[in-house]
Amino acid sequence: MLKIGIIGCGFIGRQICRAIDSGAFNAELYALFDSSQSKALELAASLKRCSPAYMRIEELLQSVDLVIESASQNAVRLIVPQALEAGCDVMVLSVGALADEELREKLFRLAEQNNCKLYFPSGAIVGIDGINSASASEISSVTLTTRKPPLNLAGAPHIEALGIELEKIEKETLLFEGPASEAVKAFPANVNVAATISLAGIGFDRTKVKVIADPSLSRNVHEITVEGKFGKFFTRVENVPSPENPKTSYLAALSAISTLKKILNPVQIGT
Ligand SMILES: NC(=O)C1=CN([C@@H]2O[C@H](COP(=O)(O)OP(=O)(O)OC[C@H]3O[C@@H](n4cnc5c(N)ncnc54)[C@H](O)[C@@H]3O)[C@@H](O)[C@H]2O)C=CC1
Ligand SMILES: O=C([O-])CC(=O)C(=O)O
Repeated sequence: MLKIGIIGCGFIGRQICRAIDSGAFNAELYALFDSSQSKALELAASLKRCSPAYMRIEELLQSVDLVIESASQNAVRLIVPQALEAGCDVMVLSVGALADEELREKLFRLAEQNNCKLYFPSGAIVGIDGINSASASEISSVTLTTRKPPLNLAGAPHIEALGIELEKIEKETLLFEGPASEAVKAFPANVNVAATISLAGIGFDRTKVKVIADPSLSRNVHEITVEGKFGKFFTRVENVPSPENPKTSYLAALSAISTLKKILNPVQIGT
């Protein structure tokens, strides 16, 4: 049975653990790790069927088949290379870390050398299937427009660097416009989706991103427009934010659970 280790026991990590704990998967939730040990222990204690152990990273990587990173871009930089070197398959949620070309090439090389799979779930967006299909031919442009309630953008480096007072925003306000390579650094906990789109499509420099704070919203909205030889498509998702971490949309956790289902299932549907 596939042994799973979760790195990061916040909103997404918890949702994945609960899904495995429901008995829906032929997989064993074997180990947890979080820089806050108490968070991981609390999560383990809340489960009914599974009893994952809290392990040091080195021990976890020697014990599991699949590592699911649901922690932070920093965790991707520090832990994912070690996980691939240890021969683990890895699912990455903090995809924005891959805007760093050196890290991206290192992870892809390590995955190949160690015969491991790297999975990037669609996350909080819809349309990755279409971008994957379109990229079998030529794509000419990809644009992501992300709209969030202002306070869901709190703590982002871009907001802090410019001293933007989010609570004073009274109407729809464009806060950022630029390539995905800059967007994921400016908003590391808000537009990981821009990185996933870049990986699937035309890369971090050609993928254009707008981040808008909109006080009229209660949901996180992502719109994608893609043009290429296939024609043109537009997707829009209005995501319910997690009550525990409103920066993160519920759909992102569901997409990790769905990716796990795809990994375990012999029948594959969709691109
Ligand atoms: N791919 C996508 O579409 C999306 C990706 N995300 C990203 O997924 C990740 C998880 O999201 P949430 O569960 O909402 O976050 P969260 O903030 O609720 O939980 C993150 C957990 O990871 C732990 N953590 C952080 N850095 C760590 C490290 N270096 N080592 C071990 N533990 C560490 C924290 O203590 C916390 O318990 C975040 O990086 C977030 O930005 C979020 C939404 C969509
Ligand atoms: O959950 C969302 O709406 C998107 C998000 O935070 C991210 O891509 O980092």
